[in-house]
Amino acid sequence: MNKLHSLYIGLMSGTSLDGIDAVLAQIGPNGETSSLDAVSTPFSPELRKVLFDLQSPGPNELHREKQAGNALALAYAEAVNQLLKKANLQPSDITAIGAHGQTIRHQPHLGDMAYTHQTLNAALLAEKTGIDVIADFRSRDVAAGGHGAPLVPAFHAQQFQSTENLAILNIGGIANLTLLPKDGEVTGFDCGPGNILMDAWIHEHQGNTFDENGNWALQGKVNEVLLTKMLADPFFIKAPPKSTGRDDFHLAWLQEKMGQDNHHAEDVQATLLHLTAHSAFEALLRHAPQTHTLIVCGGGARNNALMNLLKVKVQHVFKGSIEVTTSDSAGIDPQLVEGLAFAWLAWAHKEKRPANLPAVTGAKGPRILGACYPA
Ligand SMILES: Nc1ncnc2c1ncn2[C@@H]1O[C@H](COP(=O)(O)OP(=O)(O)OP(=O)(O)O)[C@@H](O)[C@H]1O
Ligand SMILES: CC(=O)N[C@H]1[C@@H]2OC[C@@H](O2)[C@@H](O)[C@@H]1O[C@H](C)C(=O)O
Repeated sequence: MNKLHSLYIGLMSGTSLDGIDAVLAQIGPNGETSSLDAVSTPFSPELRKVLFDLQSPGPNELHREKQAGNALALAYAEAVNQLLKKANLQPSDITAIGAHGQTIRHQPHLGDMAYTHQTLNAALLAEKTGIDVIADFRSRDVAAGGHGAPLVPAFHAQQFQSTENLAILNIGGIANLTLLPKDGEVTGFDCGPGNILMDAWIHEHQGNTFDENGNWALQGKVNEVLLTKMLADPFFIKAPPKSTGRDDFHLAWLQEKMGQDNHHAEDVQATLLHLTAHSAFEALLRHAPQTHTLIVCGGGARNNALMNLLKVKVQHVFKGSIEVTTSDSAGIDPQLVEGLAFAWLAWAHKEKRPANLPAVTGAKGPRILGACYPA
């Protein structure tokens, strides 16, 4: 390894609640980042349930939240140890871990009382790994009046430099779009539900955690009335800065839109697939019609039905002027982009570089993100 480069580990567990992506990154003096290795470990059904139950208010939350933070730290430590073993490295080889934690509330609209909470016992993670841990990346941006999300646009700007207009669409639990014009300011915002509602609906009806390749959705027929009702949610036309999460999009939201009408379950799944594709496509159409290439990342990039639908919509309106691809084309596994981003955010913290983009989050200014728990 070049002496000027350092090794960082990024740990991401996102709104899908599917598990942990741990990415080993090599980062250069100007933040040039490349992924060297990775492990992805699913949550145990028990931990997934504990984290899922915390997504909505309930009894004895403080104790349950602290216990979940400990359990998550232990699961993160296990992922780090697996990654170190796989890459044949020692804890002393790693400069720091950037750990996202698990978002269990996101309330950026409360003025001086705004908050966003990513549960994680970062002290326990530092203790168990013997590596400096940087965590709680979003709070400082929120304290500065921002949404604290999305944070990845700054990393996308670093990583996907180009001489043409790019847009990066992350389809995780929530979908977010980063716009990288070839000359102009980087912008970005959450554009709506990604996989979160499709995952919830198939889990409710078939017990699966996700709809592989959208196969179940493809058995149904889109219900245009329901789709129109869902797309009428004010979030979709709200001007950025904007962010969202499980606080806004959940099964009760879907049930409210469905009302008392009878629906075939697979038709609802088909409609949810179209909701994700349509809301992301509309965001692109409204905010970045000059895009040359749309790069899709996040687990949704692995859903063939979703990718095909997006391509059809883009082709229909833009007639070949926008190419749709996945981050594989830039050499990054779509599911690892966010993990890599949190390694980069840890680097930015260590280097005392601000990493939020006020034009994205709405914060009063650039801020150094995260808090350090030394080994
Ligand atoms: N082969 C596949 N077919 C369909 N969907 C898939 C496939 N692979 C992954 N997914 C979807 O991707 C999701 C995981 O995506 P990802 O890990 O990017 O989300 P996340 O990081 O948890 O969310 P966020 O970006 O909102 O924080 C799964 O829950 C599933 O819905
Ligand atoms: C509050 C929160 O956890 N937001 C997540 C979520 O997942 C996707 C989207 O909503 C994005 O805003 C953000 O995550 C990524 C990593 C971000 O901050 O860019």
